[in-house]
Amino acid sequence: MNIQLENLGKKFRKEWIFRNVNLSFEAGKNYTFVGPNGSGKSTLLQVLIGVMPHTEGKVSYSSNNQEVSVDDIYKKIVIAAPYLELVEEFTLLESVEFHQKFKPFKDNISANELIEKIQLAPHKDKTVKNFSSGMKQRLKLGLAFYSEAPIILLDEPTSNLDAQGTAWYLEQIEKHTPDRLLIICSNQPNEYTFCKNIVDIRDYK
Ligand SMILES: Nc1ncnc2c1ncn2[C@@H]1O[C@H](COP(=O)(O)OP(=O)(O)OP(=O)(O)O)[C@@H](O)[C@H]1O
Repeated sequence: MNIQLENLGKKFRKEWIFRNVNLSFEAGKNYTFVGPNGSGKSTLLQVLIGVMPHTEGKVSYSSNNQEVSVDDIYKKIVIAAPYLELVEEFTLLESVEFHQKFKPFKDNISANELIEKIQLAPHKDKTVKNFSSGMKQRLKLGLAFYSEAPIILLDEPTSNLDAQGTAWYLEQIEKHTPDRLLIICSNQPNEYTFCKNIVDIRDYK
């Protein structure tokens, strides 16, 4: 999957958040959006996947040189972001089974196997609302890494993770992203040291 941005701009009321963005994102590569708080990283991410309208320019998607409609793009994407909430009333097992109905897991692993892999097995029957913020983040990341989707988007991926959680995140990046298009939004250099393509939002003001 490739994503192409041509003269893309987004304005809230009278304020341009970014303008004249001409970038392409290619399968098998990773990219990080950087910039200070409020600079527009999350806004660019949401415009890029079609969940937020843009003000000017064009976003297009293609797979093997065939155009993909914005209406079909959600099937190709998994996203872990602070503003995407989990269903708090579900247990961990119910959350994973619910997600699996919409997005199958890689290698056809079961919900129980995924829970083992994200190291949350002792909490299988615990309600998500009683999870710590770090456990919720590990669940969001686990669902993204293990889902069968060619595009993986991670907004502030290590927020609320401890040192062991951050090390786990970096291992999952190595294991699960080489063949996918990975885009990260980050303020933490240690979560994208491996990334070769850095997009600074301040270059598009
Ligand atoms: N729905 C909205 N309506 C009006 N302004 C908005 C809206 N969403 C975001 N903004 C504004 O757009 C700007 C960019 O916000 P955005 O969340 O994209 O920044 P960010 O770089 O991801 O920040 P952070 O590092 O704090 O997560 C901010 O000034 C914000 O107030």
